[in-house]
Amino acid sequence: MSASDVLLSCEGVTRRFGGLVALDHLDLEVKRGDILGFLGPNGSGKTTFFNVLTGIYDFSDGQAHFAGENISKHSAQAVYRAGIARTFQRSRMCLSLSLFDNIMVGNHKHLNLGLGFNLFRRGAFARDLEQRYEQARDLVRAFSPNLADRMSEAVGGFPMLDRRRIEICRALISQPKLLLLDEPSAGMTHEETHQLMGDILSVREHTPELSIIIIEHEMSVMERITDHCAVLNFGKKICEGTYQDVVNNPQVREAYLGIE
Ligand SMILES: Nc1ncnc2c1ncn2[C@@H]1O[C@H](COP(=O)(O)OP(=O)(O)OP(=O)(O)O)[C@@H](O)[C@H]1O
Repeated sequence: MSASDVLLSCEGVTRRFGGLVALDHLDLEVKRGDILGFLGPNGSGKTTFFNVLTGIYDFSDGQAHFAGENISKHSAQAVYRAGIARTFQRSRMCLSLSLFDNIMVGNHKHLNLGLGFNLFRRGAFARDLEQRYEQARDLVRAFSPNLADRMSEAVGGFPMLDRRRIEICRALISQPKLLLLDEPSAGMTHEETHQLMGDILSVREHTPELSIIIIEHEMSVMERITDHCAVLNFGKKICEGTYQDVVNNPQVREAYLGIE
């Protein structure tokens, strides 16, 4: 892999909580345009990695370079501005706000939030809003044409599959270079999971330069959408390779798949 192909490069990333080492000297690289599957048993440190990378938790040790920039000491805001967006394991939406408003929460780096602009340049403000609305609607339409006609409805009235789609749109609206998906299929049926993964693959088709790291327990999802997988156990990376490489690895079969 040439240096210019690498979007994210992590070296020795470690996070301790008191005496517990949740993430233990993790080395990881993600190429531009790649989908990396992040696997491991419950409590192996996958979400902790997302939280460290996105500035929610400090690094206890190690560093991460993203698009050539050392982001190890960045705040969550700075990481977002650098081009990393994420979704959460548990849905975090403002249920009483509209679909459009929820998506705009993810786009604040592109919004003109100056008081003067908002108060005194009403025409420009209205045009800007209209443009943002169209942009959000185009993004939502790519997931579901039906949703694009319901931009002003409160998110609380949508089923789980649509809420997941909206959360992914909220992350994508900022035009990130790297999207982190934390168990997007949690709480969904097999059929819904299948549909959502189809959506993710079509996002990839439309934005081939976008890289994705996905945490997911559903192995059929990993097989279908990943280019490359990494497996954690007790905070350490125990295996990395293609989906077939990792499912055939004896350590992974024992630690994660429960097969001896
Ligand atoms: N804020 C925290 N304070 C203390 N311990 C934490 C904290 N966050 C995570 N941990 C611990 O770190 C370890 C890794 O947790 P983490 O949530 O990253 O695992 P995971 O692989 O994402 O698990 P799951 O698949 O269940 O989501 C666990 O032992 C967890 O209890």
